[in-house]
Amino acid sequence: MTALLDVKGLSKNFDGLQVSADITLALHPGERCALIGPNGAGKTTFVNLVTGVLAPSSGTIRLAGQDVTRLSAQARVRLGLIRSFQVARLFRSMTVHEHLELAVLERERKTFRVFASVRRTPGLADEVAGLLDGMGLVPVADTAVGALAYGQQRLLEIALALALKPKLLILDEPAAGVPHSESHRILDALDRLPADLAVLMIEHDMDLVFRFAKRIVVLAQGRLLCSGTAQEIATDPRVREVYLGSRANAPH
Ligand SMILES: Nc1ncnc2c1ncn2[C@@H]1O[C@H](COP(=O)(O)OP(=O)(O)OP(=O)(O)O)[C@@H](O)[C@H]1O
Repeated sequence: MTALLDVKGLSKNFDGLQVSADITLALHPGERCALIGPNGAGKTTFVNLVTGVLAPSSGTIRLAGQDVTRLSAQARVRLGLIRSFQVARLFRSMTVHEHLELAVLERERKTFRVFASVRRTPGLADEVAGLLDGMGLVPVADTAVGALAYGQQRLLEIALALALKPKLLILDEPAAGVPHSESHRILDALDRLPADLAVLMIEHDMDLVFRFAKRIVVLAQGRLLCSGTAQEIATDPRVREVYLGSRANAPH
């Protein structure tokens, strides 16, 4: 099977400092993968390279067989490479439902129409309803974003990303700011993501990572240290070693 994302030999130097070093990684449709590593390991830099925010010093990035290494971030979005926070420009006074309507209309390039037009377009109205349902946002559909709990905002961000019909969804700390006791709601919503969608998650909440990801990729000092199942990663002494001293909550 052709990999959906095929990264080969990706490196990035900042003024002689190598922050991504020769990273090779492939993701297939439907994969549930997490990228972890201690602070400063190069996770954000890697995602910035993949999404086109940064240009690599060397290496190639292919999406569904197409070389996107030199494409702009916007062109990559159009090809289905969506990062959750890229689309999350939330307006405090707009409701959850209005946000999703706008996102779907934007995708359809129908922003010149008024919001009500979604309701006159059955396919789009159904799509908004499906996004609300999938992310567990039906009870707060008519709530202004400014009044949402943090976890609900995170779920709206994911729903907005899904409105762009991604092939690969990069989730940037989907549980950031969410109380640990509430992170199961994020996991429940992630469990309902479309089966053929590939997901790459960067997250510091190891419970969420271990429960969500079928494969975990560990970065350390810009390099790919290892990858494996939750069980393999949790018991790998190299992983324990890179986390020791740098973080209190090493994978366990
Ligand atoms: N624009 C830049 N110029 C110079 N150095 C940079 C730049 N961006 C990142 N770095 C360095 O690259 C290294 C990797 O940073 P990066 O933010 O990718 O790590 P991270 O794994 O995402 O960390 P965290 O978990 O703390 O967010 C760090 O040492 C950082 O200081």
